[in-house]
Order: sequence, then structure tokens, then C-alpha cells
Amino acid sequence: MKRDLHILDVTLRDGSHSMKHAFTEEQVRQVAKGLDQAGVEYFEVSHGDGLGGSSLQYGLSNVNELKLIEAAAEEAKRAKISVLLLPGIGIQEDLENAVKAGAKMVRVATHVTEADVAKQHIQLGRHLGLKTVGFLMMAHMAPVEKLVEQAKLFESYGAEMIYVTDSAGALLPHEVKERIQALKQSISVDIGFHGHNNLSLAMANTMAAVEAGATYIDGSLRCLGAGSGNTQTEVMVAVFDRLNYKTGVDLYPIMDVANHVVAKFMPRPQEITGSSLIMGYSGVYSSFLLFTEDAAKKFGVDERDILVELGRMRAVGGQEDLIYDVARELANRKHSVI
Ligand SMILES: C[C@H](O)CC(=O)C(=O)O
Ligand SMILES: [Mn+2]
Repeated sequence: MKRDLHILDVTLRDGSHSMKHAFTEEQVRQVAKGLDQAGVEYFEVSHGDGLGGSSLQYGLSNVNELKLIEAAAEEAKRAKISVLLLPGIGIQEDLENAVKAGAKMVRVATHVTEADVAKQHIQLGRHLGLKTVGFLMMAHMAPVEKLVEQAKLFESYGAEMIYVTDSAGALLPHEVKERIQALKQSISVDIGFHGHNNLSLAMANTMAAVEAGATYIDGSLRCLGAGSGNTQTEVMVAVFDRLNYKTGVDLYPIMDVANHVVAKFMPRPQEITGSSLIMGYSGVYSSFLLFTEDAAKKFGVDERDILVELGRMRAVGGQEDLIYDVARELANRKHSVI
């Protein structure tokens, strides 16, 4: 079928953050089967921080991600499996193994100002015959011109699509629109958008992205993802159907996998809590949420104070250890005042 809009579901990758990287093979099989039967074209499977992310710094996976990719590939009769790769966290061999396990797409993710570290990974993706995507994270942290410059770099390396990634759920709809519009005028490859719901704007931002020309959009079932989670896949299906876009995804089956499969194993509902709201407000990487909760408990400080400080410091993905430094520093200050 000809789709006007391509939905990429990230439940089994971004959702890994909320699951503390503890997906079981059976959970992955059930979600993969449900997504496939509902008509989802692409879905992503890997550690939350991408291939090779299982580590003390990012959180250890319970089950090896290659095993999960393989299981998902067995269930996916029509859907194609994507993997995320952050250069340095994942290496060439990880991507080659992911392809052997069944991956058909790679999204090479860098901080919004760092696309130049990804040249060899984009080239490798193309060489391996994958649909190869450049994924610019923390898009709120760079002015529009910088984002365009970095997208052009990705395109020059061979990326077939560029994503604007609102990792902190910090962008407002007009800011999404100006970013996508600027890319539309400057690059000739497809444009995608990945949102987080920390300010309750994920759906509005996804609509703004589509209105401005994005044709690939990310979502997760029941919003399962970092921070307050992602744009809700089953809601996107309903909204874009109302707007007369063809996504190729059937509403009842996608609702069924969300509500009868994912909802049953979610550790908690994806709500906008005090902390995730502050992530959107201060522009902090959504996957810092659970580490921040842990650090706040360990050092007896307010999670929101940690997040405001991290936002002020412009902390980026990969600096998870800073969360504990900031919490310790806040605790020291508190005790020296008393
Ligand atoms: C590694 C991150 O979780 C990638 C992502 O989904 C984002 O930046 O948002
Ligand atoms: Mn994300």
C-alpha cells in the first residue's frame, strides 16, 4: 500500500529506558507480533542507548539485544527492524551482528552539533544495504542554522533520511515547525521527527512536524519511553487517520497490542511527573530520569534541583555520571548551610 506517512515504533528501544533495559524475549516477541499484524512498517529494537549500550554507565540489559533483535525478526513477517547506533557506544561489529540478526534499518544518532563523528557509521550502514538514517538528538540545543548544517553533513555522508529528535521533550510546536521547514528547504532526503512528552506536547509537535513536511514519525505504545515517554503510537494512528493521512496501520489491532500486551508489563504509567516536566522545562535528556530519581534518593536532594542544574550546565547524553556529581554537590551545599 502507498503510505503518506511512515510510522516507526520505538517501544522496544526507547521503551527499554523505562523498563531499565529488562525486556524479556517473550515480551519482545508479543510486541513485535502485534506491531507487525497491525501494519506498522518499521519498529526499533535495541538497548535504549542503542547497540552496545548495555553497560554500567547506561544500564545493563537483562537479555542480549542481539537475541531480542533475532526474536523480533522472527515475528515480523512484513515489518522491518531498525536499530539505533550511537557512534562509540556501538561499534562496527555491533552493526554487522545486528544485520545478521535481522536489522534492515540503522539510525545513527549523534548530539545535534556532532554529526561529523558519524561519517563512517553512515557509510557502513549503506555498505551493509541498510536504510540509513541520521538522527540529530537534543535538537532544542542548537539554533536552526546549526541543525541545518549538521543535517547537510549527514546527507553528504550518504544518510537517506534525517531525524529531528526532541530528546528532552523541550521543543514547542512552532519550534518544531521552523526546524522541519528549514530542513525541507535545505536537504533533499526524507525528514523524520521523534518526540518526547515531557511538556505534554509530543502529539502536537508530531502534527507540527508533519504539517511542515516530515514524512517519518516515531511513536511508542502507551508512550513507553524515556522521561514521560514518546508520542503515543496508537493515538498517532487515530489522529492521522482523522486528518486523512494513510499510515497503513490499523487502529483496533494497534490499540490491542498497546493495551493487552504493553500495558500489562509497564513498570508504571507514563505520566508527566514533577521530574519529567522539569526535563522538558529545563531541556534535560529524557533518559536521565531514572538515574536522577536514584541520585536524589541516594543524596537526599530534590530531583527537580538536580535537573534544573543539569539543564543550566547543558549536560548531554553520555554524561549520566554528572547526575551523581550534581546530586552530591547539592547535598554538600545543603549540609554546609544547616
Ligand atoms: C539514546 C537516546 O535515547 C535516543 C533517543 O531516543 C532520544 O535522544 O530521544
Ligand atoms: Mn527518545
